[in-house]
Amino acid sequence: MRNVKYLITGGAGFIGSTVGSALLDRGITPVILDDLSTGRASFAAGRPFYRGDVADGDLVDRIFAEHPEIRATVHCAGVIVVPESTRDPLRYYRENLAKSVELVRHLVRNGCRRVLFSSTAAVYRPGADFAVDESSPVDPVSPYARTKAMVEAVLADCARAGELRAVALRYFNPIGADPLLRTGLQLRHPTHALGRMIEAASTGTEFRVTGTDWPTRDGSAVRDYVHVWDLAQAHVAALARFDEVAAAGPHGYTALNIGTGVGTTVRELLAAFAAVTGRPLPYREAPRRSGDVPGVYNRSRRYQDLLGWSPRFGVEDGIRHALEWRALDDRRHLAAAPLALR
Ligand SMILES: NC(=O)c1ccc[n+]([C@@H]2O[C@H](COP(=O)([O-])OP(=O)(O)OC[C@H]3O[C@@H](n4cnc5c(N)ncnc54)[C@H](O)[C@@H]3O)[C@@H](O)[C@H]2O)c1
Ligand SMILES: O=c1ccn([C@@H]2O[C@H](COP(=O)(O)OP(=O)(O)O[C@H]3O[C@H](CO)[C@@H](O)[C@H](O)[C@H]3O)[C@@H](O)[C@H]2O)c(=O)[nH]1
Repeated sequence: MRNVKYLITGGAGFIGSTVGSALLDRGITPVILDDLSTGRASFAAGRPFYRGDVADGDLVDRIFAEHPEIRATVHCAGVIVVPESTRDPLRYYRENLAKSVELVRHLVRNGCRRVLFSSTAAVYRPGADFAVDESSPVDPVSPYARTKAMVEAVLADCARAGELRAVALRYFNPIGADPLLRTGLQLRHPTHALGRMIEAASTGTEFRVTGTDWPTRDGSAVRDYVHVWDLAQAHVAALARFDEVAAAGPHGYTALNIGTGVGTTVRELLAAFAAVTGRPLPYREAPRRSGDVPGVYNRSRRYQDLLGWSPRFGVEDGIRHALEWRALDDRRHLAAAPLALR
């Protein structure tokens, strides 16, 4: 049998690179397409790597000519910062929506008719208890989340037209790193809550709790923090039984929540961070960020039946692995810096 391969767009980024490692562990080859706008070239080392844009049809044609064994595409590439999307929505519609439409056209032209899409729990407008399942209303608050809901709609329409089969994984908030520390969060200045905590701890600055007047148990926002290694395993499971999973939804399109079912407030995340590091992190209260929702966490277990997958790691594991990765990355960064800057 020929070697099984999957194309991963955004495969040099945080989530795509972790999915790549999880596939490699099973002897499956990830083929990476990434423009390195936020990704890191070293995350694609040892993997077939094409540097370029997902909307570049010639490049996609070349990838399929050189890797005809590609069975499906995992589409992770995109821009991902919620508050940035409220300031510059056009960039988000272009990068996430317009380019996804182009990519899908190129995939179909090349006979790749299976797409696993990185969607987000931010597509939901949660109710008062913040718990959502796949039948909850899709009504995004931010332009970023709207681009994701729109790509889902594009994929659902293409599936209905018989062009392809698609599965959208609606991730909750990924944290952590590959436990073997092959990859982790590559951004030196991340914008998300745990990344900011780690940066604050390492630079001796205060963490800012952005939003302390939400209608939650302590006023800070609730999220469902899912370990990125668990998330990667969910992708492997979805790819292994792709046609079955896609067929579980209407006309060959299925959307699936990938979260732990545990809601954690920002203040609780701070407490867990202190428990892992052994010292409290100084913080101050700050206004809400634009585009934020008060809370969202998963209440669906559909993934169990469809993927045979469940999360294994908890929030503290995610914090620990993220800290281990960051310490390793800092050491490498320092070693690579010119002597004068060390
Ligand atoms: N990190 C999260 O909290 C989160 C949560 C839910 C969903 N998602 C989705 O998961 C996906 C991956 O997120 P991530 O956290 O790994 O982000 P990331 O920034 O680490 O990875 C995105 C990757 O896509 C690449 N890229 C961006 N635009 C591209 C283009 N036009 N052509 C080719 N490559 C391009 C970047 O260089 C980067 O390597 C995104 O689609 C994001 O919306 C992320
Ligand atoms: O320095 C910070 C950063 C964040 N927060 C708060 O923490 C909560 C979570 O924010 P963040 O970690 O940025 O996650 P989200 O805004 O939920 O967005 C992430 O999670 C979504 C899925 O829920 C993904 O789709 C997005 O790409 C990803 O950025 C929000 O209330 C933020 O205001 C702080 O209090 N201080």
